Amino acid sequence: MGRRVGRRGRMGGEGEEGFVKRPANPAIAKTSLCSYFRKKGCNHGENCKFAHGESELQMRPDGTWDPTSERCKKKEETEEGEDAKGDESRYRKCLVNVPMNWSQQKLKSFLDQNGVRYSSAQKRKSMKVCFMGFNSQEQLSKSAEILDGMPCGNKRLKLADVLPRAWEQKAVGVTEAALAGDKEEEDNNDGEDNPMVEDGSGDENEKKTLEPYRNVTQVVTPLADLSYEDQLAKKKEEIIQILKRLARNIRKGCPSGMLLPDWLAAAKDREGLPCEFEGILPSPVVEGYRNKCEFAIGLGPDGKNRVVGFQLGSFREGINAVAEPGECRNVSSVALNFVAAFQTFIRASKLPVWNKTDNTGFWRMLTIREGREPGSVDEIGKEIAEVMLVVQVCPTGVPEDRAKEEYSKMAKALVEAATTATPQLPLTALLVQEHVGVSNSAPADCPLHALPLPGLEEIHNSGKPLDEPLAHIHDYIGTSKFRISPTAFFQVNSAGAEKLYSLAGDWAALGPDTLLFDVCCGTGAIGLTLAKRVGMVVGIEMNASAVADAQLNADLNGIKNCRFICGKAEDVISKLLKEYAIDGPDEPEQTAAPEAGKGEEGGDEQASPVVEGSVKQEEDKRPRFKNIVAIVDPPRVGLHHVVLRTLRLHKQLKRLVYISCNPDSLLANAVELCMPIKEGPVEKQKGRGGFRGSNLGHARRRVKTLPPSEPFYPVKACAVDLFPHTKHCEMVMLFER
Ligand SMILES: C[S@@+](CC[C@H](N)C(=O)[O-])C[C@H]1O[C@@H](n2cnc3c(N)ncnc32)[C@H](O)[C@@H]1O
Repeated sequence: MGRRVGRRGRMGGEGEEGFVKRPANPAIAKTSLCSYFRKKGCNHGENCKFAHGESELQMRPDGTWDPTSERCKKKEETEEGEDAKGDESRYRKCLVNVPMNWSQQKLKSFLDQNGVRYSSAQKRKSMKVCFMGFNSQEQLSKSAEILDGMPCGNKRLKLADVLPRAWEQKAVGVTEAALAGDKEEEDNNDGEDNPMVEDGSGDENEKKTLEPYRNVTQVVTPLADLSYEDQLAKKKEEIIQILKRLARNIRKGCPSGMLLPDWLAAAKDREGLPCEFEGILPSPVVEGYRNKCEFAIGLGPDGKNRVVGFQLGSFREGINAVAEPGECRNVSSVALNFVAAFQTFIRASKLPVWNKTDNTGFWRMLTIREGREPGSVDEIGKEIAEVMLVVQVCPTGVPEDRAKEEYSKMAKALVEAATTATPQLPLTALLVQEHVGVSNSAPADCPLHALPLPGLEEIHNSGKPLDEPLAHIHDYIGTSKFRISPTAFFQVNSAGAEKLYSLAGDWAALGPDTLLFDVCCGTGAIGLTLAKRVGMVVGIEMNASAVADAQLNADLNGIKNCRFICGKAEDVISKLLKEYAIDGPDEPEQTAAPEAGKGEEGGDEQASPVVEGSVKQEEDKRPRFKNIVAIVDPPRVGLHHVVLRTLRLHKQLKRLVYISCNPDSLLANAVELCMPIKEGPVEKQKGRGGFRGSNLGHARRRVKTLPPSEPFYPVKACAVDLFPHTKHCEMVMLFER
């Protein structure tokens, strides 16, 4: 581990969701040519995710060009001329347009039935590209004759070249499947799932010199080389551009013949900004601030040694190697110590580590969550007082006894590491999460088992043994105490979160007659920190254990005026507004379409649309409010359109504070809240109708289906830097009407 482990504490925590463009996404970066544009023209115009012509085409994050582009062909010709590929790669091809739901087995039987001879054929479900190897030029030519242009499903197959990429092939465990870079791979892309990993664009020169990997700090903390002031200036400039995009997009969608709303007309006097921008608030803690880190378990860049750390890029980029996190400035020294101890244990374990290429292995991921001592944000030296370790494993094929034996060895090793360190490391809870899915991001209802921590439990229970091992930790926002369960969301920089929530509270202009809707409330952090300033808080959250935490957190802090509802916001918000508001909305109550979660069965706690009981019985006693304010803090995808519609159509809701970790969804949601609507017949919603445009495009289309309603307007915006050294930050925006 490269970094010296210093005094405990002084470390803090990035929202699951960071605030950054996603250039690693090839669609957004226009790294593929638009096939509609090429054939008969594309009506998505500038909203199209794909490049309209070679001039718009950008290089893929891995340094290659769209295989169908002129650039790629030219590159290939040059490489062929140099005969750099070697025989083997010359007989390798990729077969395009294979049905995505085909397994490798299905592909092989298809090839056999059609008399195709080959040496290897690799296919993964959810990819429309498979990789084939041939023994000779003759075998390849015959296969090409059969396969090229052959109808398959509603498409025609195409045998295309595979582009070897030396810098990747030097790397370990990279299969050609990873080279596909297809959109369909997105679900498996941990680089994007894990906000610790930044974009995969990398540095061009580096690839040219065939460097196999970027450095871990370039991946996880790409701004770390800049001074903190320069980091803030860079983020501020990016947010200005995002805000300008918001104004441009709403102007673009304004119905023709309608006067621009005042705020939009005034944007030109603010250099294109839709509202006042108050700049960026720095994080009170800059080093080791993360209170939650997810460490991959895999092989290091040498392909031999087991490493616990960060993946050096996304699987889609073909990068599978894991690097130690020692140089990453956002990770606390306590976490680094646990990572080192766990790595030593993993290296000695006989069970295999997870291999993303074939989705096999036992040890998958280590999540470290930390809770700090209470205190205000000015006290930056807060000690880490509690630590929860969650080890994700894939139990497939490992007998239960064998796994249990390994768990108790692991607990012993970690307890030893905690108690022998100087100073001792806090260790409060150790859990195992069993997850068999392909992506490391497990659903919230994945089985979790808390393990005993021999020798430490008495410490957590005033000298007495615990009845059950602990399965949570506590952290503080200011002086409010929060219990946090393993799958519950909590802002990863708790000192920064205090600033964020306080700003949101100030802008919400709260008072004793206010009903505050805390939409997507997690463990109740926003509502509970603001509860004293309002008449009542209603929190909505779909993760059942986070809701249980929120209820308990109200008790922990002696707060009585909060109610937390477990359900998807889109399923419950309309009913709740009706219950508490003096006037109802203009429209009949709306809930989300079934596919959006309502009525989903199978015990998935995330999908539960159930409103907390006793709604009916107490209906008459419920207080009713005239002054309703919503603070929304949605996940990366933003708010569901039913929530946006309900908020917009509810006349009593005059003020809305939006906390965002993703500029793209904030922009799209702001369009639905702020776009003016022309009086007249309402367009019928036609579903997606084959429309594959951007989120913004969808938002603009959806606005046209709203009944006439007063739009919100953006009043002011401010960023709060919760993630120093990364490109991410949180953004707060106030909307009023
Ligand atoms: C960015 S977190 C914010 C949590 C909380 N406001 C905080 O600051 O700690 C987003 C939360 O929304 C929840 N969530 C995601 N989709 C939801 C939905 N459709 N309805 C309700 N909650 C949802 C997630 O479980 C997560 O707890």
